[in-house]
Amino acid sequence: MIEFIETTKEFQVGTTVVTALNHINLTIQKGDVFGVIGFSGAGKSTLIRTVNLLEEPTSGRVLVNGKELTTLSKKQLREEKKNIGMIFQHFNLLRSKTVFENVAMPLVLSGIKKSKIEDQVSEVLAFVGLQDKAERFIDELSGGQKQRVGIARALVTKPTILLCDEATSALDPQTTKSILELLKRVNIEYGITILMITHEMEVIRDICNRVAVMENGKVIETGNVLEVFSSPQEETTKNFVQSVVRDEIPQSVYEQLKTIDHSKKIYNLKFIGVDVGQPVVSQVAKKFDVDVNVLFGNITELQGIPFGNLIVELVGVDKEIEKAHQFIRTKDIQIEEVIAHEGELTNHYRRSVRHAVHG
Ligand SMILES: Nc1ncnc2c1ncn2[C@@H]1O[C@H](COP(=O)(O)OP(=O)(O)OP(=O)(O)O)[C@@H](O)[C@H]1O
Repeated sequence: MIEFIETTKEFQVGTTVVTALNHINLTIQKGDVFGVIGFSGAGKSTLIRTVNLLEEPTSGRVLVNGKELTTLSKKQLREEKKNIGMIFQHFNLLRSKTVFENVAMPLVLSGIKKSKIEDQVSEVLAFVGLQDKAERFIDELSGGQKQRVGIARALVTKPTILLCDEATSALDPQTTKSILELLKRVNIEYGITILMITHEMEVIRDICNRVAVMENGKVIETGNVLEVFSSPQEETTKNFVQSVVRDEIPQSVYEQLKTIDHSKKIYNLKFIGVDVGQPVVSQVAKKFDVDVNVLFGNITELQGIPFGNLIVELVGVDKEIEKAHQFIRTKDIQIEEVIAHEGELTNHYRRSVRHAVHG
């Protein structure tokens, strides 16, 4: 549906050349909500702007529904652009016009009949929940309402693709949630493919099914959101994932390890796409002669699938702990023993280890 093939974009700044996009290869499939994340200056805006030719690639190609827009005539290009809606961080609305007039603008510019314009505008305003605000001016609206107007304007030409350029970055967390929910409906109810750029991993977690991470004009990692969140490969990706899924083991858990007690073991149970509702913990306690203490838990949801970890202490004899361990594995839950490494040990613990080892 959208294909970047060796897409490169250079900007001449004085005597230097800035490479904003460096041989990007990426495919966004029909129906995706595809998120591109990266720090400021990574090249995200330039990338999204090449899709509707707000920026023309210096070399390489961008195919939209199989067509390379740079090869089309002006008339063909105008038609193709109706297929691509776009929303912006700062909304880009006309303040001197009403909500209705803003949303109607793309249709007026295409010379559509007035009665048809009224029908189409009413339909999209109802979809974004602003039918009662049609005659209001933009300045009378909240940030979230302005972005709803932006979404309605983008939808009014019935596009197949929606580009979102940091669409929630200017909004508070609650409003961000409601706009993301609306975008999800755009994807599901209208079947529109969404390409969004963001620097917030929460946005990726909440609505994307696929993600690409950009750095210095390159895509450094890409994949299904669940895969990338559960096993990020690159340092930058790990940092983004950590910003929303804090799965590092808290210091308090390492403190527990100070007591050298061989009847206790601490495990990190990782739930990736398994039903965390299943009573694994209570089953372990019932089936085996072990006590289970939950020390820490952090379960979130990715595309409706539970994801996260639970740190538990198993207390019992080795044989029973081993049986419990095996049982948990059969539940498709990743389980690993928590063992403190040098850096995580306090001086006190290091001393007690030395005593234990050296008698
Ligand atoms: N019109 C331009 N002229 C010159 N350099 C540009 C232009 N647009 C972008 N750049 C440069 O290209 C690089 C990528 O910028 P881009 O805006 O695409 O990154 P970004 O990831 O979207 O960052 P931000 O979130 O800060 O916008 C940066 O070094 C930027 O300075």
